[in-house]
Amino acid sequence: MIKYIPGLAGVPATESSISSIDGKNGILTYRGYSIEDLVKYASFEEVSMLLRDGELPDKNRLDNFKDVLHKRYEVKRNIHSMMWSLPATGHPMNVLQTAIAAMATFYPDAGAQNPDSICTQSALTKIISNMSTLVAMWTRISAGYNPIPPSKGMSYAKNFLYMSSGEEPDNNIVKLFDACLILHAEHTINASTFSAMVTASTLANPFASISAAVGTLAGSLHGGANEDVLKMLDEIGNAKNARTYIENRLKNKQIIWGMGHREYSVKDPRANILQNMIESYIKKSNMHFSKRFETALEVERVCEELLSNKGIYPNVDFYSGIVYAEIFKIPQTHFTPIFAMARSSGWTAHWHEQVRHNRIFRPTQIYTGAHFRSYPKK
Ligand SMILES: CC(=O)SCCNC(=O)CCNC(=O)[C@H](O)C(C)(C)COP(=O)(O)OP(=O)(O)OC[C@H]1O[C@@H](n2cnc3c(N)ncnc32)[C@H](O)[C@@H]1OP(=O)(O)O
Ligand SMILES: O=C([O-])CC(=O)C(=O)O
Repeated sequence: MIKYIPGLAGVPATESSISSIDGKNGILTYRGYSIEDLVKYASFEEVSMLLRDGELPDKNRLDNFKDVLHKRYEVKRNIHSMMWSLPATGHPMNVLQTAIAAMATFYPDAGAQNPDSICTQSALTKIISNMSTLVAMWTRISAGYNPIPPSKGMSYAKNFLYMSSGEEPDNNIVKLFDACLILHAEHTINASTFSAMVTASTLANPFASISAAVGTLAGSLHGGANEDVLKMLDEIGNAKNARTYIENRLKNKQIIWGMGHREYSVKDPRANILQNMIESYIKKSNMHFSKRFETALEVERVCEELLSNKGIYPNVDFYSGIVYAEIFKIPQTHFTPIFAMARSSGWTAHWHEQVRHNRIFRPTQIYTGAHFRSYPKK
């Protein structure tokens, strides 16, 4: 008898050597390297190569990859014009998904049948590069300004901040933003990666797969939760209101944004790193904890009391929005697109792994409808 498992919880749907999670002990590794070490010692570019190739690059290969990423920042003119034709109020995730899907029209030869061809490999790098340009461009275009072209010699993290604001960011800020990108780059077979893999398994092109992943990441139960967390914290207003707010939500069977994870029964290691990041930034800048951050700390305390029996703790989305808003001054609608930018390195690595060992995803179902009904005769 086939057993239906809602949400495929605990059902292995692939074999992968890209990343691994120990959810009981809060450990995340990319290709065997701990996330803590990667954040401390590596750059986002290095991590992207690690995810793609399985090994850390030497200096020459890394420099070459940075150069290639830089050459691929340019967004096609037609896609640029298309972005001006979209409503300025459009959510950046919808714009990003549309633009990535549209890129396929320029690369008809990039495909799953030739995963190692120069054309396909260059399309995969183009996706990682263009993610950053597209998100930064929409910040400008949606406000009625012309995009700022990329600047040669800047890292991926620095260039994104530069293209978004027009100002060259301080190196300490760049290091923190780079760490955020590393933390979001990969997370085994999560919903958006699975979505990319299902699309890839039909031998669809990489742009179709990654645009499907962007659409999937946007949902509130997945990457979109980082935006909902900020809305929730602002709705709570201050730490004193947190307990009543959380208790009311739980009484009404509503979820708490940024809490809980299918894979972790302890606090997500990335939430610890992000929380430490904002605490040490505030300390170094001689500032006080903001009302929002105090509220978040109190929400975490109350949730620990009320939800830890279910293994519900902060996930990566809980503190990331506060970090983006308070350290980098990034608007809320851009939180999930930044997640997508970072995750494009994981998605493209999985796309490649999938098509090289491909079998189409085609699960089965348990039919619960009616059988053999007679069509009513008139
Ligand atoms: C990058 C990311 O995608 S990280 C996740 C981002 N998403 C969020 O932050 C949204 C809030 N969290 C959630 O909705 C869930 O925890 C998910 C979607 C992340 C995981 O869902 P699942 O693994 O299917 O857990 P499920 O929904 O079965 O929850 C198990 C139990 O914990 C409860 N629970 C899970 N998350 C929460 C939460 N955030 N708030 C309150 N209760 C929760 C459920 O109500 C359920 O309780 P029950 O057993 O009494 O019915
Ligand atoms: O793994 C998941 O289910 C969600 C995810 O992408 C992450 O936490 O980064």
